[in-house]
Amino acid sequence: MAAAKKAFQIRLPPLPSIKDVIKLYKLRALRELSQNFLMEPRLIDKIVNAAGNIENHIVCEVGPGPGGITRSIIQRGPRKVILIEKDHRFTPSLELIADACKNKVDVDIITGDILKTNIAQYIPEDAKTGWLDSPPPINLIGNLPFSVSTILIIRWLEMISKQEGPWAFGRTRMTLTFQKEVAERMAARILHDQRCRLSVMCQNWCNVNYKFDISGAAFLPKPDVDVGVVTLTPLKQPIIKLPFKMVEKVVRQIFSMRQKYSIRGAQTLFPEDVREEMALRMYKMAEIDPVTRPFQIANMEFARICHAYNEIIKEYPEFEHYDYRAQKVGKKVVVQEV
Ligand SMILES: C[S@@+](CC[C@H](N)C(=O)[O-])C[C@H]1O[C@@H](n2cnc3c(N)ncnc32)[C@H](O)[C@@H]1O
Repeated sequence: MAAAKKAFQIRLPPLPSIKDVIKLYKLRALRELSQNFLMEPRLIDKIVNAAGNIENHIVCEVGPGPGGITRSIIQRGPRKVILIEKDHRFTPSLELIADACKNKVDVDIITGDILKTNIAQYIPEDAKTGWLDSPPPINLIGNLPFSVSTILIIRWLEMISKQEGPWAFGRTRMTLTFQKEVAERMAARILHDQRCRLSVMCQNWCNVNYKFDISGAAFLPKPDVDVGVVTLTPLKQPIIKLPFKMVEKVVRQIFSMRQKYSIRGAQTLFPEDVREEMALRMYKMAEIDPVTRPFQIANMEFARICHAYNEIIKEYPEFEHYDYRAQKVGKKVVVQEV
């Protein structure tokens, strides 16, 4: 009720049509910034609804562009909106929105790169909750630029693992769009044909919920792929309770030979002369069958493998910094990265 009242009082400037956007800013949607605009109000609302109740929440939107999603967020009566947009040509239209909500919703417009922005500095301290409490009234929302979405989620997972940035305030939730294939990988469970490093990493630190798809045809300009909307809620406890970099290394190497027996990838964690012996020892300690393929390994089993690896490097600290990829620089070895 309060949200409806608050929204009713805010008269937002209408969302310009894409023709207007192009005319107004004399821009063509920039490919390098992955600018694919969503102008259909029903779909915009569907993304924002996927975030749940955001009334009185602090909402950080990544890449607002001309502000379609921003308008929908504001209509739900948030306490504060933080907008991070790299393309300065959108600043005037975002300022119009901020002006329209003056004294009702606090709007911060940051013209900058999400990969270089410290979001936490814009979040009020009083929004903080404990890690084991319900998630704080903070949401990260974004129709993410494809060019940064995977790197951003990996970076955010590392921050979640350390409870840093927006996760220093508690288990901050995310509602984000990805290329459909990436969204499927993030949510892929054991035995799924899209199961990969990203699935294990995302599901180790978050509850991943694949909400729905949006056809590429709904965007302007139309991307070559469809889009998947995903919500992520950090878990109270990760499944693999080890440092992010170690988990990432073990999981990456095991998936580096996706179609082979997983022990083949696991061997690349160790120098050539001890490779077979150490990998076998690690699998024995973890009680994993060496002929299991990577996509057949559950996160609990990855936990046992990572802990066994941790035990081995306690005994042989020199293996910790062994980097198979660095050894192969200059040689023609194709390591499949997923
Ligand atoms: C897919 S568009 C979404 C635009 C708008 N939110 C919508 O849904 O129509 C991605 C937006 O992110 C912006 N962007 C691209 N790279 C960025 C970065 N590194 N940091 C912040 N914004 C970025 C683009 O300029 C663009 O406005």
